[in-house]
Amino acid sequence: MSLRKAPVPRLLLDNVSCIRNSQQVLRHVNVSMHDGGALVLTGTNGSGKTTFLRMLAGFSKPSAGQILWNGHDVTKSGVFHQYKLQLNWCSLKDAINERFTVLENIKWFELLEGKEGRSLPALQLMGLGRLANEKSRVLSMGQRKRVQLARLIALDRPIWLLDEPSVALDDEGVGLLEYIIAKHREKGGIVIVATHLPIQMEDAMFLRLPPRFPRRPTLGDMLDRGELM
Ligand SMILES: Nc1ncnc2c1ncn2[C@@H]1O[C@H](COP(=O)(O)OP(=O)(O)OP(=O)(O)O)[C@@H](O)[C@H]1O
Repeated sequence: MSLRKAPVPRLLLDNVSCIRNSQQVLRHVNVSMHDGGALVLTGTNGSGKTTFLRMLAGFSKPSAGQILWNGHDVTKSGVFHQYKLQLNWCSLKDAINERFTVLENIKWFELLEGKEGRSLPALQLMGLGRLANEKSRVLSMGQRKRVQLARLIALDRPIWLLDEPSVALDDEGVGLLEYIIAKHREKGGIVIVATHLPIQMEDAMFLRLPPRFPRRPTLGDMLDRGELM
């Protein structure tokens, strides 16, 4: 009989809580992710989805609990140095330099990574090949989002943290987003998405964050309960 140890999760949130502005935003979150895994964060406005992603990206630290990458606490400086190189972040702020061409906006990041040759194919995949040499200021909202997605593919880092990645995308764009997520996971990549909109991801885990403040009763609730009779 062989007794093989279960593999250490690539990413583990162990009883993690987070405080922002003296307010408890996340409470006792437990998540375990292996290569190829996907997690979808949902919840009402202000429930802490962006806070969750920002904490994973190292912008803030858990107030309790630990985030472990390959079993190591990512808040330790030696570990964080390696961990942050695994991350690719797509937020509502698009980090597009208006003065650069569309292609340069991806190439710049690719060159910083010491990589080359992936930017144009990534743009073409996202349907923006013909705009490659245009100044980025001509881009529409959805096109800007597509540039961000092309950047994800060109940089090709293992852990994707995506905050509302489908906002401003048309149906074809959402299809492309779903496609690149599926391909990334096939290669063993991990994807964590905060979203209010449905995004198809096979076998994804779902984490619905509870509302931070209980909803105030509406007029409809009060009528239903006969409180206004
Ligand atoms: N920079 C900040 N400083 C202090 N508190 C913040 C900051 N950003 C957000 N918060 C607070 O943290 C809580 C969670 O915000 P967060 O942005 O994580 O929610 P969310 O679930 O992503 O919301 P939405 O669906 O509206 O994008 C909110 O109550 C918010 O006021």
